[in-house]
Amino acid sequence: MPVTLPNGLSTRLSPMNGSGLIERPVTWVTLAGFMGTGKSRIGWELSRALALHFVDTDKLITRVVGKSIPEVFAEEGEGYFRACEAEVVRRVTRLDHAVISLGGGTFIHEGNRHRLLERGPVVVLWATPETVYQRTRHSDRPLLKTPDPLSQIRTLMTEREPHYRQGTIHVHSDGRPAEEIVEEIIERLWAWADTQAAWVTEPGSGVGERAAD
Ligand SMILES: Nc1ncnc2c1ncn2[C@@H]1O[C@H](COP(=O)(O)OP(=O)(O)OP(=O)(O)O)[C@@H](O)[C@H]1O
Ligand SMILES: O=C(O)C1=C[C@@H](O)[C@@H](O)[C@H](O)C1
Ligand SMILES: [Mg+2]
Repeated sequence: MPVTLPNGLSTRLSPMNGSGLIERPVTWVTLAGFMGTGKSRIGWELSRALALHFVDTDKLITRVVGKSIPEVFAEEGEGYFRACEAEVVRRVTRLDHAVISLGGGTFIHEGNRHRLLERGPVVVLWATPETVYQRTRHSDRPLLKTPDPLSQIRTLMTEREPHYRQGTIHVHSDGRPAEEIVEEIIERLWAWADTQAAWVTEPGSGVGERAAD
């Protein structure tokens, strides 16, 4: 009997194949990139499309510390926040069956970058400074609380770009609906998994999974 999918859920995005088995390119993936490129939003949608758990490291930190990010920055200092991020990275790299959305600065720190890249694919989302500004201007991100947030975005982005470039897969998010971005990420992850399959064949490697779970 034909199945009617919920609005907007294309069959290409569903990890369930015709026999009810789940097919996904990876069982662990992380999203990195500058503030406002869409890591939280796209990560959540990607996790649904792949039927994986979702962890947003910023949200995890605020829940564990019991304070919002602006409160953590103001009351504990940025150094404390970065130490929390490093600890969260150590933990999420031990997880499986998860999509991880990082904070904008998490991938900038060498130790975090090294751990994450060793664990699996890192998808970097990109957007222009103007798009980032539009998407963040009504929010309270502490690093953008300056008289001229657009200049601050340009400066920080230029500083951080060489680090983001070290990601595995790069996807542009300007002017594109979330569903299209998720679809591109999944296609690129399949291509990446195919290249890995020649090297990594052990179960539990986190690469490719065509069996039911
Ligand atoms: N492709 C998109 N098109 C339009 N709006 C988007 C898109 N992606 C994200 N947004 C919106 O932009 C805002 C910022 O997105 P989001 O919070 O996902 O960014 P982020 O990369 O997680 O930022 P941060 O590094 O600060 O956590 C949100 O309101 C989100 O809904
Ligand atoms: O780019 C950054 O350094 C940050 C991005 C946000 O996700 C938060 O992690 C915090 O506001 C710092
Ligand atoms: Mg986020």
